[in-house]
Amino acid sequence: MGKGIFIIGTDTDVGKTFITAGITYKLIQSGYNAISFKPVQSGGIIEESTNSLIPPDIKYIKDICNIDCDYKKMNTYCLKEEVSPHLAAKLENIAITKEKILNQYNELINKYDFVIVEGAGGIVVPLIDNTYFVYDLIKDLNIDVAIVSRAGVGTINHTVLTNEFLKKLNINAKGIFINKYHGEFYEDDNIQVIKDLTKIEIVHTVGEIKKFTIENIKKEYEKFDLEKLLNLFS
Ligand SMILES: Nc1ncnc2c1ncn2[C@@H]1O[C@H](COP(=O)(O)OP(=O)(O)OP(=O)(O)O)[C@@H](O)[C@H]1O
Ligand SMILES: C[C@H](N)[C@H](N)CCCCCC(=O)O
Ligand SMILES: [Mg+2]
Repeated sequence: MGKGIFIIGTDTDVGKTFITAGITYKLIQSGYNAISFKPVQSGGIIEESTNSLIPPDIKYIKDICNIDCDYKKMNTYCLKEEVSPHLAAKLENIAITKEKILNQYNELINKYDFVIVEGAGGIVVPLIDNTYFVYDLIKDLNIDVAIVSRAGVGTINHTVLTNEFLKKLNINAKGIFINKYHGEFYEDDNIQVIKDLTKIEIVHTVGEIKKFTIENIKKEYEKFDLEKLLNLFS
């Protein structure tokens, strides 16, 4: 049985997919059998060659990591509207069930050394109306958690709130990834305050890539400290 890591963000758009891809990339490069999993994607895109709805987060990861696996194995629900998953599902008359997600995760965890799971938005995002949230899924998966936070102004509040919420549920995040760092003095202070307040290890700090090319992205991913990651998530 493999090891799962759930990547939660302090918000949508903070870089969960970017970091999930980086971890998966580095693991694969180092010889591990790793895969990523996006249980619920809202804002699916049409793949021209097949004219089918596909999850863009998984497309990015498959492309960067060169993963040859069916979208349907790496994603349970792919919804059209780019809104909260519970609403996107309702608009399409799709009934999300946790059993389907858990079964799919179990299949992956039995096959791979590592399954890097990407949430949707932040921790309190509803997947099923007002009854099932991203944090419920984390509980059901019984999985380690890493937080992705922005480096810039606003991140102290978002990161500490996310962690306090997790703590209330007895979920101890094991690491934080700081994303889109520009080397500004206030970002360094943000990182220090986050460390002091959460007492969680910063796994890695990633700069904002100006020229977002595959080559530059891979260069950034190669800098990920795999040893630190494996120590924290052992
Ligand atoms: N370090 C970075 N440098 C440059 N661009 C980045 C970086 N990290 C993320 N991005 C870009 O920022 C945007 C948001 O990142 P990403 O898609 O990973 O966010 P997300 O948290 O996964 O969002 P969602 O909640 O929609 O899943 C994307 O366009 C991505 O390419
Ligand atoms: C559509 C977006 N990119 C994400 N996939 C879903 C974000 C849901 C956010 C819900 C909320 O917190 O208001
Ligand atoms: Mg994403």
